[in-house]
Amino acid sequence: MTDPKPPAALDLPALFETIDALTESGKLRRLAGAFARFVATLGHAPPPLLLACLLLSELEGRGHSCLVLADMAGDPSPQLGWLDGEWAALRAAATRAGSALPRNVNGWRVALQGCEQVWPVGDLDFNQPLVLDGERLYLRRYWRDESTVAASVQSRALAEHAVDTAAVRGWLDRLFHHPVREGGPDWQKIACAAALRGQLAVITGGPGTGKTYTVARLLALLFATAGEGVQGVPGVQNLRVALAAPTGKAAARLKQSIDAALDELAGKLGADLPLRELAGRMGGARTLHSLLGARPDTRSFVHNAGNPLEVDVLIVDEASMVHLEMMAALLAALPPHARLILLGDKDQLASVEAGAVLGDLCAQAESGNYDAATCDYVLAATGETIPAAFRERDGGPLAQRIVMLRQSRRFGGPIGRLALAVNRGDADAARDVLTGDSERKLRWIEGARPSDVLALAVQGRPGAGTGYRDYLELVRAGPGADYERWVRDVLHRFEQFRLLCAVREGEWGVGGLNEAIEAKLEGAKLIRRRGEWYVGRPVMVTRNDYPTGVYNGDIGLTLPDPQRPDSLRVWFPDGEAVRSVLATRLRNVETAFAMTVHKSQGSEFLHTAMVLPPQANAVLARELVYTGITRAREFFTLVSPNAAVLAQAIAERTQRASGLRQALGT
Ligand SMILES: Nc1ncnc2c1ncn2[C@@H]1O[C@H](COP(=O)(O)OP(=O)(O)OP(=O)(O)O)[C@@H](O)[C@H]1O
Repeated sequence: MTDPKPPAALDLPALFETIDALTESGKLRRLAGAFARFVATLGHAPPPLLLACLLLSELEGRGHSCLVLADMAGDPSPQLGWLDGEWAALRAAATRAGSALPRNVNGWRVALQGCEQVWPVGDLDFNQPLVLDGERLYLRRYWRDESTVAASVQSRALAEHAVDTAAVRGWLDRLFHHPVREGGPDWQKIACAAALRGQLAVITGGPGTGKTYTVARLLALLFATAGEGVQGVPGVQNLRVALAAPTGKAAARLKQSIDAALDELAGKLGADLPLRELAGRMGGARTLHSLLGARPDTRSFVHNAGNPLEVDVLIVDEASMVHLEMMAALLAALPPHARLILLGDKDQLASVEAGAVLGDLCAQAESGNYDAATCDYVLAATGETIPAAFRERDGGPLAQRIVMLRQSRRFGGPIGRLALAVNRGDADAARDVLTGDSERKLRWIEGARPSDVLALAVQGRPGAGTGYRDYLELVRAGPGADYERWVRDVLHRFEQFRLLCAVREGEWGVGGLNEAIEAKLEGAKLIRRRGEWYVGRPVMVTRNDYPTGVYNGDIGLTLPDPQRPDSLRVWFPDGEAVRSVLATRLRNVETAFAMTVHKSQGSEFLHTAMVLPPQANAVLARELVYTGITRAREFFTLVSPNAAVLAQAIAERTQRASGLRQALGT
């Protein structure tokens, strides 16, 4: 690409030389420099604008929705993981190019709002690619998405349904028959009542706190209180409920759990509510892409504001994985009368793509902030008293729609204690739990060598399963008479163990470890590689592929085609069933013995092993460690070549730049 022609007074090629050097050394992605060059072609482009564009694009690649001017006025190096004076080099290059960088936020705002490529919100809009909203600079697309989400969440949070509290209380007492174990109010009941009252409900909580348990009861409650319906308001017989999640796997899990819970409730409620029949009409759970009707090769969906979804109630699980653009598309496509119920763990890693919508919505969830009207309503509808610590006279409308579940039913043991210690940022407590676990649910391989990871991957660890050897031995044994059953068993065994990495690159990253594990398994005669595809190869899909019906994040196993033993098919779990695609038709896949913690969201494994890199880096933070630990159902192994990195990671928090918290007052 040739450099844009600089205005006479500016020496932009010199600035781009510095930018290119940083790109070459891996400190900036190529797109960031290319975007700055593109902006320079659109008009007079002083160095402050170009550096703002450079960082805006770089940060977008790291999940931020905008650039906060205060970061530019200070030093953005910590956010970027720059340790070697990169920012000082860019500042100096800007000065040499003809214009020193502003010294404070106001200076930055003045510098940017004078540029023809920037639209300062409120001025005449000429469709410029950059938007300056107060003290934040956006790519126009993200500003639009954030505005859509903020406006839609606000109006949904304000909407209020009339509720017959006596009837609701009667139903809730029947639906929740287990006493709360650790004292305190029954937040699950409160979540149901709060959701019934509003057009938006957010139910957040750690693993095993009963989000699915609660939402199944909420559905029963919605059916039970829907009545016959009046004009414009659907009755129980035609209430359209949709279930969705960001990935196919999470969608399948949601459907299974809700079906099981509704089935159990149907037995308890008997003829008082035809729950089986009502639930039977619900249909399957879908990925958000499929629900909205993704169109290949475009960002637009079949369903949008002009062609809304045909639903009255939409339940979205694993909402922490929903990125800003998807949330905006979803909210735009949701008819105004429909209820939206978001479920997710606010403390998990945010979406891979830009935005941290659930985290932003739930920024105050710990403290509740319920106003007097909510407390009165909750008391009438549930009999529960919200404790003083969670009351707030001026809690905003959104706070009234959010309930955090606080008691884990599944995670009381050492894994739960470890997750809690990490979440509170207490590295000493985390170390104590890891090293003092007499139940042997946890193990920490400190000062690990690569051979330790390989041994773990192949053999597992005593008392915690056998690593990848187990499923590969079943693969080697062959299908026997019932091919499909064998496939299901192989997939099931593969799900028992997983190696998660914090990083992609290097010896301790996904790439290096996948190669090393393949070589080790081949040495142990558990696989026989013949080029890229071989029997037993686990793969993860890295891009949605509509013709074959596989989606980003789907994981499958390569097995011989039962019809044509010479060719290979990749089998994917599909709820209780399985489905397959010819291996050679899958173009965007990577080997998945080791995968990133990011990609493991929405999954759980009997034994999860997490590998940390030898040095701290920008992605290594508390949310990542917490997400990795909470992928373990029974056993968790931490592998770290450098023991200090755990404490460093726990001390770091991922804070994604966005304007959503400010817009929503959270
Ligand atoms: N109030 C309750 N009484 C009895 N059992 C409960 C209650 N709440 C949850 N459980 C049980 O605890 C387990 C975990 O609940 P559930 O799967 O709903 O949690 P979750 O928050 O959705 O977990 P995850 O985030 O891992 O999906 C389930 O077996 C569920 O049946």
